[in-house]
Amino acid sequence: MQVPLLRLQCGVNSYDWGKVGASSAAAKFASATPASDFSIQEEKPYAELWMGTHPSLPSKDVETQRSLLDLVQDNQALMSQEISERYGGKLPFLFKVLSIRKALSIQAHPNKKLAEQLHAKDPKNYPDDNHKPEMTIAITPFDGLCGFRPLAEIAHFLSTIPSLRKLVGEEAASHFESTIKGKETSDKEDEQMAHKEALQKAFTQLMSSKPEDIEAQTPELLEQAKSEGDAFAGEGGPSNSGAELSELVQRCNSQFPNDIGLFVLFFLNYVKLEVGEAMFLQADDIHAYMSGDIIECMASSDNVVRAGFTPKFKDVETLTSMLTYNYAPIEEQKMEPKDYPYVTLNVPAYSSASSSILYDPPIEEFSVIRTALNKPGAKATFDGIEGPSIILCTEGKGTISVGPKKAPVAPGFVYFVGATAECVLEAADESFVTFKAFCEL
Ligand SMILES: NNC(=O)[C@@H](O)[C@H](O)[C@H](O)COP(=O)(O)O
Ligand SMILES: [Zn+2]
Repeated sequence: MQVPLLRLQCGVNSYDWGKVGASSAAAKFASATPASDFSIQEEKPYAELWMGTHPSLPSKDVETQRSLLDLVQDNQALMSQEISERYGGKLPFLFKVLSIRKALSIQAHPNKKLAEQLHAKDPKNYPDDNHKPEMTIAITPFDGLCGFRPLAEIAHFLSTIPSLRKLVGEEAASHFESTIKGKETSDKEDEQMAHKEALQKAFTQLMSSKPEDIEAQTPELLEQAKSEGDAFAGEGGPSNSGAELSELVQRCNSQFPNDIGLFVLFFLNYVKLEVGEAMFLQADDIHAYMSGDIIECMASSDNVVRAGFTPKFKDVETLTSMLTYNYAPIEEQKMEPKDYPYVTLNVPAYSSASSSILYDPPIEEFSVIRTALNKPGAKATFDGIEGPSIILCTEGKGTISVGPKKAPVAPGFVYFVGATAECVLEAADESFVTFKAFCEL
């Protein structure tokens, strides 16, 4: 059988929020692999590099120019029989690089049952029937919105931002306040249910605001943000400073003027990730990414339910009814990377710390290992696993070996490694960073 090591040619899309030209990591990485139909246009935004078998932007084997989907369906051993059968011959995960210049939509991804309903009803806007839990790892500093804030923070903003309260409406705002008062951190199930119901009522009111009402309230919000500075919104509340929120409101308004998203900022956690930090989003968790370059891995789906910060199709009714309305401090959303026992680092003595860390979300479709080799000659040996892997290099040069086959690796190079194959990465540079997405049952 052919050595299960394939160099992939991956597609990049041009959503409006992508970074422009060669400043986009997605474009830079895509251009690292020869492709007759791709060259970077300096004025064009490049948002996402897709690595996988999803039909919206399928990856190809450079050598044969056949799609990865064809290859893994022709030879089930490449993914392993069990995974191939369980996932209908498709790769269980979709691996991406996002390069974000301005806010992505306020969105959530449907759970499996809802995805099947949406796809059946509206295949144009919901292109497949799969759920899309996703994990994000920062490769530059990143910021975004993720999950509902702790309840006391939302109440704080409802009492310090009059324009927000007006759009939520007095009835829903005071119902929310009276429901949670004195029990904001209760862990009693019945109280938490009541909290989520009051949160859903207030959030749905906000999201159902008429465009003319949003337009009427935005100047007051901007005026308060600009004039109060540090003191904005009662000095920002426990998680963010007034200055930070003031900058955020003004930045978002410059990107999406008079958008309901400006008010959603006060319902959702504003989170910053440093390089190497990660967070995981279950299906039905609300989020909106705002800036930075990230690695993303997700179940293989392109289903996005949007409600703000976007020119694309919005489905407010579906979004406000599908959400989990989980609320928690952002620290609970961040992932704790772990050591990964199935990789051996052999590093020349006295070299600065090379590392290999595992990001392992609570779902079976994927995990990701970030490996940084910091000395020429340093090696990482990955034991063969009963499942497929895709390896992307984001920094430095080196080589990849599977059996007798040895191939070059540089930023943007993407390789598929088949099941059971042991794979060795060797650094040729001081800093050689790769990400390996894989599925093993
Ligand atoms: N959170 N990240 C994702 O879900 C990405 O994989 C999606 O492809 C983008 O969110 C799509 O965003 P727009 O619909 O263009 O606003
Ligand atoms: Zn998303």
